[in-house]
This record gives sequence, structure tokens and C-alpha cells, in this order.
Amino acid sequence: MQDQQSTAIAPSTKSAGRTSAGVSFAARLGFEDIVHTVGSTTILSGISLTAEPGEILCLLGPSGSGKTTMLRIAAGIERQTAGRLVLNGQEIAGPDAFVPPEKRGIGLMFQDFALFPHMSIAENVRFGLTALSGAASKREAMVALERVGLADVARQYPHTLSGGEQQRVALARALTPRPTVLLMDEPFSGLDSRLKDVVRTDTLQILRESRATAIIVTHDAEEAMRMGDRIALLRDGRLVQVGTAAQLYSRPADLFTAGFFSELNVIEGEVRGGRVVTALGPVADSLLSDGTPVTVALRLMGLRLEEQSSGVLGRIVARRFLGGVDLMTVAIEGLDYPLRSRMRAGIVPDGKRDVVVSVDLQDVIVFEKTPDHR
Ligand SMILES: Nc1ncnc2c1ncn2[C@@H]1O[C@H](COP(=O)(O)OP(=O)(O)OP(=O)(O)O)[C@@H](O)[C@H]1O
Repeated sequence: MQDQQSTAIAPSTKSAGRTSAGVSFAARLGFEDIVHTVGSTTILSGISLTAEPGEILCLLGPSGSGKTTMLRIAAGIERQTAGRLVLNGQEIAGPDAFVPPEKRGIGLMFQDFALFPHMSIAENVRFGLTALSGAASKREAMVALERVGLADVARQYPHTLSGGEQQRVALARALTPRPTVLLMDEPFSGLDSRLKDVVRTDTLQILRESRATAIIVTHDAEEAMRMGDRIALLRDGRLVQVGTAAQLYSRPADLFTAGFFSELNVIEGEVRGGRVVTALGPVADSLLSDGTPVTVALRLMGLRLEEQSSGVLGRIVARRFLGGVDLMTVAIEGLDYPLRSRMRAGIVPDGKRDVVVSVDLQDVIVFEKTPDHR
């Protein structure tokens, strides 16, 4: 998160935050118990979430979980069924108010960049600056293009640029009106995987410099971890968990969250004498009472296969070399389905089939069985 003291300056309330082409003011955007239904379908069920000033907040979730709908509501393209949307303490959508999209000072950047093909790069970037004179908007557009490192292509047309460059133009266009909050819907999904890394890093730097609050939608957990100061995980229109990447990774609220952040083996267990006992032996300590059934999530890198040592016997039934690691499928004595293990390549010699299986305790997450986890 950015230094909130220096960025959390409440803008003029008349237009709910839009400033002219001066410095950006980061805003606090709050979703308060937002419900959205279309016909008989509930798309969002009571979402309460705040993006703090200067923060990059990632909305993460599988397809159809309601991420884009949240952005559309924030932008004012869609009006929620119930609940309030609050910008710097002022209701901008709710029972008492509806500030139209163009007066919110909230920018929206689309997945496909949506550049106008018949306009030059500079004209594309100037597009959102209708309030400024020609000369002032030209100047602002050039400043924005310089900020994204593309001033020298200002006269070119979008089709002459690479995907990564087009993304940066779209970012410059979205930032030129100095939004207090920038909403980005899957901003990297159109880029090939080699480009993504560089563009993400550049985008992060540009967002930090712009000081806008940013909400980024993604379905990719690794992307959310790279980009977000915090991550809000959604499922079926509900907020499952909000926190830093480290919190969601190490203390996931449920199996769904755990599975979103790591590839897992899932096995059953039971608490006996203060320990969680599974087919792999005791895998964790537990304060739960004896006999409590639990579900154990085991990250693939936490399943170690060794040649000698004590432990449970296993047999490697499939093996794939993935560069730095070997992905191995191993049948375990006492388990009626195989588990998977990721280990540094070559640690288990090629051709080795019979192994002893052990578990790295830091890669074990235990969930008490609830109807959700069954
Ligand atoms: N206007 C609408 N009418 C009916 N259903 C809708 C409407 N808008 C969205 N939905 C449904 O609401 C759910 C959430 O949609 P939304 O686009 O917000 O999800 P998402 O998490 O952004 O998914 P994706 O990653 O696929 O874009 C989906 O099941 C979608 O089909």
C-alpha cells in the first residue's frame, strides 16, 4: 500500500472526486453490503469491501464469480439492486444518490484495451480529456505517453504497436483524466505469457507513480499475488476472504481458497491424541478433540519422495519432467487414489519407482470438516 498520509486527500465532493489535469488524489472506495440480482439470478450477495487510498486491490475469483459486475457497479455502468457504493465517505450509488459514471472520477480500463483504430496514439490518449483545451490536452497526453515510455510513437496508429505497447497506451489513456480510482478488468489477459511479466511490472510502477487507487480483476492467483497489496477472493457472488497474498496463502479460510493459491493433494484425516493422523501418518498438531474428522490439504511441493528413511511406502506410477521440477504421481499404501509430488528435478533418480513418502509440515493445511469441506 502507498503512503496513505500523502495520498488520501479528499477531492472536491461536487463531482465525487474528478480533478482536472493536475495531481491524482487517491480515493477510498467502499462497497457496502452490495447485492445485485438480474431477474431471479443473484450475481452478488452482500459484498462489503473497501479499497484504501493508493492501494492496489485485486479481485480474484473463477469465471462467473461476479468480479466484472463489481467493476461495472463501481464505474456506474450498472446500478446495484441494494447496498451502497461510497467514495471518500460520499454515497455515489445507493438509496440516496446515483452519481453518473462521468462524474465519479473513476477510470475503467477494458480487457481488450479498446483503442480506436482510426485515431493516432496521442488522439486515443487525449480522448478522455474533453474538459481541457486542445493545447492543454495535447500536453497532458504527451506527459502520459512519456510516463509509459511511448512518447516517440504518439503519431502512430494502434495497429503498428505490439500488444504490450497497446496495453500501455490504454493505461496512459485511463490515467490521463487523473482518476482517483482506476478499475482494470483482466488487463493482461490479451498478452502472451512472455510479455505479461514485463507489462505487469511496468504497470505496477506506473500505478504507484500515478498514486491512484486501483482495483484489478483477475482469475489468476499468481497475478493477484504479484500485483495486489491485498486480494479479495470471490466465489459465486460472495466474498470468501480478503487479505494479503501471504495471509491467503498460509491461512486460507477454506479448501477453495487453499486450492486457488496452490496445487493440492486432499486427504482425509482424524485427530488422535492432539495430532492429525492420515494415511501418511501424523501430519500436524491439532487442538481439536479426539475423533474430529478433518480434511488435510497438502501442497504438492510438500510431498517428499525419498530413497531411504522411515515413512510410508509409495510407488511412482507416472513422472513428468517440467524443467526445474519433476511432477510425479505416486500410489501410496493405504490410500485408494494416487497423490502428486513436485520435487526439484533429478532428486529422485530416473527409473526409481519404490520410494518412502514423507510430508513437509509447512505445506500442510488442516480444515475441520464442515458441510463445505466434506
Ligand atoms: N446482465 C446479466 N444478466 C444475467 N446474468 C448476468 C448478467 N451479468 C452477469 N451475469 C451473470 O453473473 C455472473 C457473474 O458475472 P461476472 O461477469 O461478474 O463474473 P466474472 O467473475 O467477472 O467472470 P469472468 O471472469 O468470466 O468475466 C455470471 O454467471 C454471469 O453469467
